This record gives sequence, structure tokens and C-alpha cells, in this order.
Amino acid sequence: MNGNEGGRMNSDTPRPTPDGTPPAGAPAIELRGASKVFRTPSGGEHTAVRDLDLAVGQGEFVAVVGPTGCGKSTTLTLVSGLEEPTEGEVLIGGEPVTGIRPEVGFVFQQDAVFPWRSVLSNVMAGPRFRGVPKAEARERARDWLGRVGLAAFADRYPHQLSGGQRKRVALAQTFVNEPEILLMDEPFSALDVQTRALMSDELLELWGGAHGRGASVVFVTHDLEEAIALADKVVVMTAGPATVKEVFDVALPRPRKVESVRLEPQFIEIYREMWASLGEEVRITRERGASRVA
Ligand SMILES: Nc1ncnc2c1ncn2[C@@H]1O[C@H](COP(=O)(O)OP(=O)(O)OP(=O)(O)O)[C@@H](O)[C@H]1O
Repeated sequence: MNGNEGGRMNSDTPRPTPDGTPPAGAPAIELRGASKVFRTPSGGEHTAVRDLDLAVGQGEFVAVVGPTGCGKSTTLTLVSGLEEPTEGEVLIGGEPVTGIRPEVGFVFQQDAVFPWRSVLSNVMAGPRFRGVPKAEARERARDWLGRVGLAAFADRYPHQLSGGQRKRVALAQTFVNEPEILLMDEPFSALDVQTRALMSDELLELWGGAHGRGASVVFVTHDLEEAIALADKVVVMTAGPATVKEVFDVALPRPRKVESVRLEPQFIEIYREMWASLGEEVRITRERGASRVA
């Protein structure tokens, strides 16, 4: 719960070694002074992310919250390698990101499924693209479908599933590739409140895994409660262009159950502090919107 003014973290992080091997102890993900300027259709420029410093430790679960349109998705896009920063650096395991990497998994608000393929075939697709032989890919896919409670739905097609079931397919599709880095952009926001809580619990179980901490996660959400319930650390972004306003540690014990952790006094205390920080940025964003309309 320690506010980290300005969000400048790990400035003493080790840099890549001269022979290019990742330095021991490097954060899983790091943005250093990263900015992203987009060209607008009218030929102007729009700064979506400005001078952003952020470090995610190995196996750490970091949630990112900020007002709408501030630049959260753009930040994820920089980490994913889909976009390059206009200025600054983005590093994975101490190495500069130069494109999409196989160890990075994504879960977005929209499901990335092939509608003409069965559930099993959808979950097999990732390993198959990565060169895993068919029989092994099928076996792994069946294993993950079992873990997300969809063993009996392997032969269904995506349109024959509920929203929650489709989200479980998305999780299986991602975890089957055993990602070291997991980037999640409002993955549960299209779900109803109960299913959302259920999926959050399932995500924590999958991430925690049998061997303790799994992937290093960046989870973007509008929902402060969701952020606190899931994360080790919550990053509050400023009104756009996004930069880190404050970082809060969430010292709630694990394993956590989303519905019960919300009721703990410590949770409520953290929520109050974070909302004081985030609410101010939301107000700035609203006022800007209102003055534009006026
Ligand atoms: N490709 C692009 N070209 C031009 N502007 C863009 C592009 N992508 C994003 N933007 C602008 O950058 C800003 C940040 O967008 P981004 O999607 O990162 O925000 P966000 O915080 O994820 O939003 P939300 O919370 O509403 O999902 C917005 O003003 C958006 O219009």
C-alpha cells in the first residue's frame, strides 16, 4: 500500500550484458521513459503515452488502472511488440522488444477464436503454430480444457458456448502455450458480475498453478476492485497521455477468493487510497470531455 510517487521504479535495474544474455535479476517487463505518439488521420499528432516508467518482476501480477482513453491499451501494445515506442525503451527479460515474441500470451476483451473451428481445435491452434506435433498439441489442449472445466465441450463450436465458457476457452488457448508474460486487456469486462468474479478466481488458480507463481502478468482494467483483488501491485495512470501516477502494493495474502477478499478491512483501506488517486484523474478526464462538448 505504499504510494510510489511518480512511479519511478527500479531505475537501478541491471542492463543487458555485453554478450546479449539477459542479466540475472532483470525485471520480466520494463518500460523506461516510453512515449508513443500516433499520427492522426488529419495529419496531426496524438501523444497516447508519455515518459512512462514501469517494471514488472518475474512472476508478478500487476494491474493497470486509469481513466478511459488515457493510454492503457497502448502501453500493453508497446509491451506486446505490436507497436514500437516513439521514445524510450521497452524490455522483456532485459532485452529490447523488437516484435511479437512467442513467450508472450494475450487475452483481450474480444475473444480471439476461429468461429469455424471446434473448441478443441481452437485450443490446439497455438501449439500447432509453434510447431508442436498434432497428437501432442491435442493432448495439451485436452489437458487445459479439463483445467478450465470444459472437458465435455471440446467438440462444440464457439457460438454454442456462453460468454463465460468462451472466456474459459480464451484462457485455455493462452495458457496452453505456457506464456512467461501474460498481457490482459479488460479480459472480463463483457461478462456479467457473477461470471466475472468466477473468472477472476479461475484466472488466479491457473496463474498460481501447481508450482506457485506462474507468468508475469499485466492486467488492464477499469475496475479498481478487480485490480486490487487480483494484483500484487496496482499502477494508477494519469489522465492521457498516460504516465505512471502512483504505484500501490497490495499485501493481501494469497490464495485469494475475489468475493471474500473484497470484504476484508485491508482491502477497503487500499481501495479508499487508490480511489483518491484514480478519482482525481477520472475527474480531469471528465472535465476535459465536458469542455470539448461545450
Ligand atoms: N492507432 C492509433 N492512432 C491514433 N490514435 C490512437 C491510436 N490508438 C490509440 N489512440 C489514441 O490514444 C489514446 C489512448 O488510447 P488507448 O486505447 O491506449 O486508451 P485506454 O486507456 O486503453 O482506453 P479505454 O480505457 O477507453 O479502453 C486515445 O486517445 C486513442 O484515441
